[in-house]
Amino acid sequence: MRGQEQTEQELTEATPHQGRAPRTAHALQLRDIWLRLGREVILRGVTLDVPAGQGVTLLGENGAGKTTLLRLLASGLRPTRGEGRVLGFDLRDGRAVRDCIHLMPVDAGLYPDLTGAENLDFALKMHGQRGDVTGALRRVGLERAANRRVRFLSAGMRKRLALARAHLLARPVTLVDEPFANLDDAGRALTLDLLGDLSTRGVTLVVAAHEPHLARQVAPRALRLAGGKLEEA
Ligand SMILES: Nc1ncnc2c1ncn2[C@@H]1O[C@H](COP(=O)(O)OP(=O)(O)OP(=O)(O)O)[C@@H](O)[C@H]1O
Repeated sequence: MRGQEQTEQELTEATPHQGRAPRTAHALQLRDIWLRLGREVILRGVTLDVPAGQGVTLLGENGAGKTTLLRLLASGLRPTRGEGRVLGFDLRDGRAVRDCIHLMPVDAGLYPDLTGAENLDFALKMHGQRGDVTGALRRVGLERAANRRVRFLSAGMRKRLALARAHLLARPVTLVDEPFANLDDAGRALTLDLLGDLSTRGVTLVVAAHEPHLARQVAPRALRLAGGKLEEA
């Protein structure tokens, strides 16, 4: 059991920053995070340290709170209690956190009225990045979707497009929610390939999945959410 004193000291060390990431060996740090949504308490004292570059598979039954935890890490939800840091940035500093993180949501989170290529272009622009959009579409077998609006793509094709986007952005912390859902065998192999590539490049991956045998190939450390608590699996 880690002492509260040590915990606070670690967080304090990473406190000051003037626009730059504080120096920290941890990509993710959560301390006694509680989160209530409506009447339900979803997270009950979650504490977590993820070293930079480590891959984490997040397991848990339907409704356990995996998506909620990912949203919190991406600063899309504020903890009711407790504190956390992403690459040293306080979770409350939403802008700084969103700048170094990418969340691939379970529904892919694409713009339905933009084409496949436009979605990727837009994501790159939002992060001030450049990238090979044509090559990314080719890599996921979606060359023909380049000029098709996303609303006309199948669920699996959207998932492939969202993976292409995550791979193209390669943010230092990449959170992926159910990356294997809606995919055929080739799509699952492709997902492993792309996520594995990100991991090799030093990206810290958190993969929420119901397929531990797949997810752990690219994110070996497994954690399980149950009853609002997070434990090593
Ligand atoms: N906006 C919200 N308001 C209130 N409760 C919510 C909200 N979003 C999610 N919840 C609740 O939070 C709990 C956790 O949901 P979450 O989607 O995080 O689970 P999950 O582990 O990702 O589940 P699954 O494996 O089914 O995707 C559920 O009980 C859900 O009903």
